Amino acid sequence: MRIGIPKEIKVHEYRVGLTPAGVKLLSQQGHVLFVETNAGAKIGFSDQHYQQAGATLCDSAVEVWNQAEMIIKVKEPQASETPYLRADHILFAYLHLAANKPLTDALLTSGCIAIAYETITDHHHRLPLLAPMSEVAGRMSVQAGAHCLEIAQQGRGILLGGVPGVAPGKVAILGGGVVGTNAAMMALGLGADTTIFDNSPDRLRELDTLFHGRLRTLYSTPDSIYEAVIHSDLVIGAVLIPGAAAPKLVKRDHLNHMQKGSVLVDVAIDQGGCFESSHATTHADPTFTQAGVVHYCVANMPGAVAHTSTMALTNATLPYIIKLANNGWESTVKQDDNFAKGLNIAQGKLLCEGVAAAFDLPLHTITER
Ligand SMILES: NC(=O)C1=CN([C@@H]2O[C@H](COP(=O)(O)OP(=O)(O)OC[C@H]3O[C@@H](n4cnc5c(N)ncnc54)[C@H](O)[C@@H]3O)[C@@H](O)[C@H]2O)C=CC1
Ligand SMILES: CC(=O)C(=O)O
Ligand SMILES: [Mg+2]
Repeated sequence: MRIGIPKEIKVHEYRVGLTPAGVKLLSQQGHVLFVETNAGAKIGFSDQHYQQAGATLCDSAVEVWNQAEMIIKVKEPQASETPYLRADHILFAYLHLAANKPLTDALLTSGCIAIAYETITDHHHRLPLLAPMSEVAGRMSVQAGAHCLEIAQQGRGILLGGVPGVAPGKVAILGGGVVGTNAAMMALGLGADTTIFDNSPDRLRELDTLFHGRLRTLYSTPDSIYEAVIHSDLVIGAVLIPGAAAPKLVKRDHLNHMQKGSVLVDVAIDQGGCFESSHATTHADPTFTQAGVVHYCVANMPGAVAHTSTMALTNATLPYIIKLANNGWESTVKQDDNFAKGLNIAQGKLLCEGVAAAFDLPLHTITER
């Protein structure tokens, strides 16, 4: 198959869809790879590395999109990229469509096959292609939150770990999945007073065992979350209903009852965010303050540590890319129900329940396509 890897163009996004090692494995299996020049320049993957791995370099994005049957990307196509999409393209990337109606419309109109990393499942109902970036973002969320708590960043001047004789900061983590668990590891590692919320009692049991009782676990209800939010220094939003818009767990009015200079880090922003007051920000301008509360809502957090993130992403995606390239999309999704969950849009039909619900659009099944 002819596979294209354009350079990412989202603000401060330095990840690449495949490492040179991934390109090498695919080209050894007879696939033809087109990589845009400078795609990995910022993270030490030079054009020469990609060439040595067997790729053909393209000077422009349009050339990559024109040459390829399958496009491997990290982030969802930006507005300037969607005109390149053709009906015979397979697009394999993070898409987060439930938070993005214009992109949903563009993908439907293009007639392409759009497969989202973040809705592919495994046999344990987990999300194996979201997990590596959730590990990164979960770990970063505490780092970002700790920085925002500094007074120069409009924070309330709290050191999360405290010092002997002074209490540590209070951290509340909403959602105990991959992001939440990794955030808890970092917050506890710093010595913060840490509480995690989930609406799955089984997940709370697992977390209690995993952290040997060092992590406070609480069942998520509107009241328990309100109580925690108004007393916390740092609140991390990490809930997910796969494919769907994030539930708004913290209402705009809650901000008026929070301590001035406390911080909200909304990792779930790529699915629309779980704080009513959130809107997506960029690494160039990551925060804004509302009612005295600092909001950090960067939708591509792992892009800031793009070297680590690109390696972790390729580790997870490569077996899936190889399957698609060797077998084509139709036979892949027919043979593998978990892979089929990734198919959000095919030939003008919407196939993801959460996206259909978010925009009140008709939902189709693969068989009726
Ligand atoms: N901003 C960024 O750069 C990045 C954002 N993300 C996003 O972070 C979010 C979380 O991802 P993961 O941790 O991988 O998902 P996950 O599926 O592993 O965990 C989500 C957790 O939320 C819980 N949950 C659902 N509804 C809840 C509620 N009402 N109250 C409390 N808990 C609830 C679930 O039971 C589950 O344990 C996703 O939206 C993901 O796309 C992930 C990576 C990077
Ligand atoms: C998961 C995601 O959206 C990201 O890594 O940017
Ligand atoms: Mg994102």
